[in-house]
Amino acid sequence: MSDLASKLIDNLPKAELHLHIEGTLEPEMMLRLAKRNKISLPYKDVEDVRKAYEFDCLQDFLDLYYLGMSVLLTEQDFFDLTWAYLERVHQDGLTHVELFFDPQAHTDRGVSFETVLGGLTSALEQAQREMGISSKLIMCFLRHLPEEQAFDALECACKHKEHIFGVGLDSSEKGFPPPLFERVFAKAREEGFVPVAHLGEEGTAENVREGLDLLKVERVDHGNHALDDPALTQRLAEAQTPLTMCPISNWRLKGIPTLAHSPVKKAMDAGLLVTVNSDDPSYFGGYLNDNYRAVYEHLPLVEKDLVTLAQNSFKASFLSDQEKQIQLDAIDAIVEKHRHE
Ligand SMILES: Nc1ncnc2[nH]cnc12
Ligand SMILES: [Zn+2]
Repeated sequence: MSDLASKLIDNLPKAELHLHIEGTLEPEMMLRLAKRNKISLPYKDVEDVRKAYEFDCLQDFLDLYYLGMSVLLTEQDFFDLTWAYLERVHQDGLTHVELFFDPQAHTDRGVSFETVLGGLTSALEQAQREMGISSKLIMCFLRHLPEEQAFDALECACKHKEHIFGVGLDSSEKGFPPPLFERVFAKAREEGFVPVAHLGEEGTAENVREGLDLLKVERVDHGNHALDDPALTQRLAEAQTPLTMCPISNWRLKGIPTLAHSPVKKAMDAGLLVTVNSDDPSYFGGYLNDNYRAVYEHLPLVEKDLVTLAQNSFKASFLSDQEKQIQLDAIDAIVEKHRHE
């Protein structure tokens, strides 16, 4: 990799828009919390955990993801988890994050919504104060669970609107299409939450279309299979509906055979507002900058494309126009600095 590319990746301000906080649970912390909370896991050490992280599809990963998060019980656990992620990505030049959390995966185990939210928000507020990282929280509905449980989660969220910006939809995409969640998304929008959803990760272009038409999503998480459909691709390009793509995740879940098959470049060439993100970095072995490096090394991208991806991360965010401009100006300043080195 060129020296300039490497410096740009390290130093450009960037936003992460597709990040599941539960997917940042590193094996070391998982084992530490298991001990602290007296939870038994089927792993004897860190190496054993990492060895288990071989996935053939999304569901393989989800099974271990839900198992791993069973060690999270107290507000302090959720704080520690979130703080560790923020400290890690601060080193990557991250200045803004819009992060997903899965409350149903915790309330189902008897952990209260407030315990989860309390730990997350204190870490996020501390990161704003001490590291200058801004953030928004997006609460995801688990699509493999019934609509009724999604409504329960929404009712909890309505009591904490000052801390929750949007709603999302994640978990198993196959067999759980958008129409199942049309009503809960309508209610969530009515309550003022901004809608996004995982669409076209393992599901088809039709899922993406239904997400736009029925759930009225403002951003598409993944969206890889939208590119199978030229009319849909054109629609996304014209509306500049952002796609939050996750190259290393796609590769590790066998959505693509190699990183060279990542659709990031194809989507950029089609005029889409594409962003690069890590999804579940601890499970897939790569944080934000690792994903930037992966696309730069495996796709025919040039240095300028790295700048475009960093700019896109803010353009696609839910920051105000004024906040976006501050970040875009900071990117210009870094580009200018490196041009003169
Ligand atoms: N990549 C992903 N797809 C669907 N649900 C998820 N939950 C956490 N990561 C996910
Ligand atoms: Zn995801």
